[in-house]
Amino acid sequence: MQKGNISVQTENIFPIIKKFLYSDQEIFLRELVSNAVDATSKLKTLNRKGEFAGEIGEETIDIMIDKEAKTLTIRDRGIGMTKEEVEKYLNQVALSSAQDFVDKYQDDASIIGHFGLGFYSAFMVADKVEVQTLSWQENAEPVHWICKGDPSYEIGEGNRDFRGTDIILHMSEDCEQYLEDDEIEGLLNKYASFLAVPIRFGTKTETTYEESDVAVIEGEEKPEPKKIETEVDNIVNNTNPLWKKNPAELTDDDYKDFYRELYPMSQPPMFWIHLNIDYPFNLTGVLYFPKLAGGMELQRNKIQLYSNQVYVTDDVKEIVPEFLTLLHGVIDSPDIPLNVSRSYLQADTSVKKITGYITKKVAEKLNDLYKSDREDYESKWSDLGVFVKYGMISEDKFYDKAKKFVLLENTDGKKFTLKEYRERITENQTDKHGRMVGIYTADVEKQHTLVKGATDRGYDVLTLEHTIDAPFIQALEQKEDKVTFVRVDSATPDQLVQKDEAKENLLSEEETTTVNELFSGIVGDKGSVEVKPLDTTDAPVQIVRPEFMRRMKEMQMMQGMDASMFPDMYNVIVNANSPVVKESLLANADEGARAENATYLYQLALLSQQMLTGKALTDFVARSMKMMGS
Ligand SMILES: Nc1ncnc2c1ncn2[C@@H]1O[C@H](COP(=O)(O)OP(=O)(O)OP(=O)(O)O)[C@@H](O)[C@H]1O
Repeated sequence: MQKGNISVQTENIFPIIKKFLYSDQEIFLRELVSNAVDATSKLKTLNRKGEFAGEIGEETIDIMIDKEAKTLTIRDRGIGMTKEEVEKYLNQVALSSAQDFVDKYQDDASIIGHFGLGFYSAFMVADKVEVQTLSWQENAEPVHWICKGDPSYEIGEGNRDFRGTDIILHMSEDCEQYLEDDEIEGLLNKYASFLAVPIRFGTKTETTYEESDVAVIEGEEKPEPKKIETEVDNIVNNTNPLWKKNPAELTDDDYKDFYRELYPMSQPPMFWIHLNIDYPFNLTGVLYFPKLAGGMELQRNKIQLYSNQVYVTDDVKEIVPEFLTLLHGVIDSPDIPLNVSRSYLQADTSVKKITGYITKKVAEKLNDLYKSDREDYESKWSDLGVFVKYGMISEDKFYDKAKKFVLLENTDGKKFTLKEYRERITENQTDKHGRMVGIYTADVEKQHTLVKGATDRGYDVLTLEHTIDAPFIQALEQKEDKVTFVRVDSATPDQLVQKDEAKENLLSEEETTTVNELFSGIVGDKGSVEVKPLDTTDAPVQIVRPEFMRRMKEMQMMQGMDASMFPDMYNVIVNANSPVVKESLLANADEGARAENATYLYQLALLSQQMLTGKALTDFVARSMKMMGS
């Protein structure tokens, strides 16, 4: 054996590698298996080019555990290395790339997927690494290389008698979990599931049943089928995953099956997009639209990022716009730089192009669905809506495309595009400033009285009940021309759409003041009282929360401010023209009865918005009973 020193300035690299991102040391397997796949692919390329004329033969990569020797071996049948190549690639190239990597990133734990450490990541888990290799080149001699995790190495004659490379890891004591079958199988499933070369991890038992061919005699039971157990290769990967296939050759069931393979416990997806582009960047993948209605957060961060079929991460926040992290599936692109930190990634131009491309594809798919089958599209809206609105809020480019197919739903369950809705309400719901006023409810059940008040007036009421809807309508107000939204409880029905119509007040100024004082005494500091002429048929007392004030409050609360800092303030509107006000209050000489009636009317207003609770509610019920004569 010949001895050598790797390089002087590398004295420190081994201890650093050893402790480098301790929690992520499992990536050693991905790095080594990827190298084995590369070595196999290179052989095929040489063969295609005519440089290697021999037989390729079996390609399978073996992962082998020897518990007694405490070794884990990664065996490929790829190009192998000559002695010169071992010295060049392992002692210089691999080491210097590992050195570079460690120098740059030892303080940055966020390097995406920790790619780039390469061959030397073996030293994160092994005390000693042996390489047995035989090059594809004619008359090559087998080579044996040993390095014990310090700068010295030995190189000499090897024992390998067939082409390719064995990387033999002598596991260090604190990494013996990597000598367990389950552990390695788990890692292979995580990182190697879709690698392009078959990966074999021992064998597995397959059970089949053979029907007996003995003729069944009448009156006698059919003999049990014969159970046959066979040992077969345990191939852990699917070398030709769906996203690499030609979409024209795939059926819906193929996509659904693949989805199940990725997320075994999930409900089937609604639909999907097959991504496939090779210029100006290379990207393949399949993105699925999950059913979102069940909850947005649950669905997040399920996209898996691959680089040439090697799993990198399922944290793709920096690679796709935030709203797209609601999608599921796979993105595979060798053009996403992987050994960079996340902040760099966001600024990277190819990543920007990739995000742009994915956003565009998603918008196109939605537009196609909307155009090709409106009914079906509408039926999916409860799952799709959140996604589309989220996209519109967060990405201007998506907004511009989605405004054609985003839908608004009214309390009758009818759905409209923005354009259709504008046409529908323009005549009736344009205010004195020429703005189209969309009226909405955030809770059809709770706001029933108010919704009815608005629809009785001939207004259309939208259902905007999701948390995404508040920022969504804000985006519409900002981007669309002359559009504003008000919630049904923001004003009395006649004031929802403000028009220049002065109504005659049936009360004198003095009477108005009397009524105002009466209610102010009852409402106290919970709200402010306003006595206004409304229709005679409108409710005598109503409670409103001006839109602007309410939104301010909601925003502050969303920013994490304490809800108790914002008591529920509202305005109490007393209808000056209501005959009830006149009769039960003004025409009543008994001051006590007046106050009691006013309280009752106020409580009715609270009740209709489910705001009457506690003692007030008990008193209200008691008084109602009394009125019934009990
Ligand atoms: N199993 C193998 N068969 C043949 N050559 C190999 C094998 N493993 C490593 N090599 C050689 O050693 C070199 C260095 O490997 P290393 O994994 O450190 O870096 P890399 O593969 O070039 O890049 P990466 O950082 O992406 O892993 C490779 O480029 C390759 O030439």
